[in-house]
Amino acid sequence: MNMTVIADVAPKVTADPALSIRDLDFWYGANHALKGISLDFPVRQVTGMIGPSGCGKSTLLRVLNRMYDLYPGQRATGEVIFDGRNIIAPGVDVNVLRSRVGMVFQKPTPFPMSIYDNIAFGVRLHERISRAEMDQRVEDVLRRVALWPEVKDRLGASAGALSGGQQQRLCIARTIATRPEVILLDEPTSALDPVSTARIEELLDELKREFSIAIVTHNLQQAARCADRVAFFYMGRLVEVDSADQMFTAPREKQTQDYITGRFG
Ligand SMILES: Nc1ncnc2c1ncn2[C@@H]1O[C@H](COP(=O)(O)OP(=O)(O)OP(=O)(O)O)[C@@H](O)[C@H]1O
Repeated sequence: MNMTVIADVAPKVTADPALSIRDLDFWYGANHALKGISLDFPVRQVTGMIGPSGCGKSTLLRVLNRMYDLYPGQRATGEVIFDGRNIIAPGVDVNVLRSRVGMVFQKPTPFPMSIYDNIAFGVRLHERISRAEMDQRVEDVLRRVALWPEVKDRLGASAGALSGGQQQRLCIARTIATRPEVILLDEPTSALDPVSTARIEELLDELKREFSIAIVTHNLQQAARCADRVAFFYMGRLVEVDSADQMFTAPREKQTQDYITGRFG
């Protein structure tokens, strides 16, 4: 486990899940986008987040690694406990946090640099390792995302020359290269073709042996295939969370049932 300290001032409490949200509220200025969310993300499980457009799924992911920090007028209250500390409290080193709670976006966003440097860049920010160790790290993560055979002879080439699916796998490789505990994925396959989507889904199954994963998806089949637990959101509130089996066969709430049967959203 990466032992870098993310905060010295927030009080230490005990937490078993990888991430634990308690009574979270979030505002974009006057827009109250998340209301009283409490949700645990169990260790080495995939938690799927579903719900109609605008219900707050992406906002919740942005809170979990403090992406909103850069924007004045956006604020969160409540607690997000990670490694025993409330990461939305003041005093958290967000750069360290983001290396431990990594984010993969909807659109593949490789840096405008080589395939090798896309991975080495984030590692260099947080660790001093030799060139040989870096070479090994790059190879390891590219193997993990099944990209190594396709790129091993052109590591110095621009990442922008890769296909969309390859770029997204590179972005996942870049995220796991800093050895995070948690990976957040915001609709990671919505810009990809079915074959690339299937490869990313297989990859998630593999990655959850080591990482705790939160994935936002509009694709209910994807949530059913990939997630161990599924959380359904509606208008800024968490309606219910349960095992994927339970959610897709016998949800407790009528709103969930209406959504998964396609009555709205
Ligand atoms: N930058 C912003 N400024 C103001 N309001 C915002 C901003 N981003 C999102 N919102 C609002 O916050 C609410 C939640 O949006 P969010 O993008 O989290 O929903 P979502 O469930 O991820 O939607 P989608 O499935 O369409 O991506 C919506 O009412 C949205 O209009």
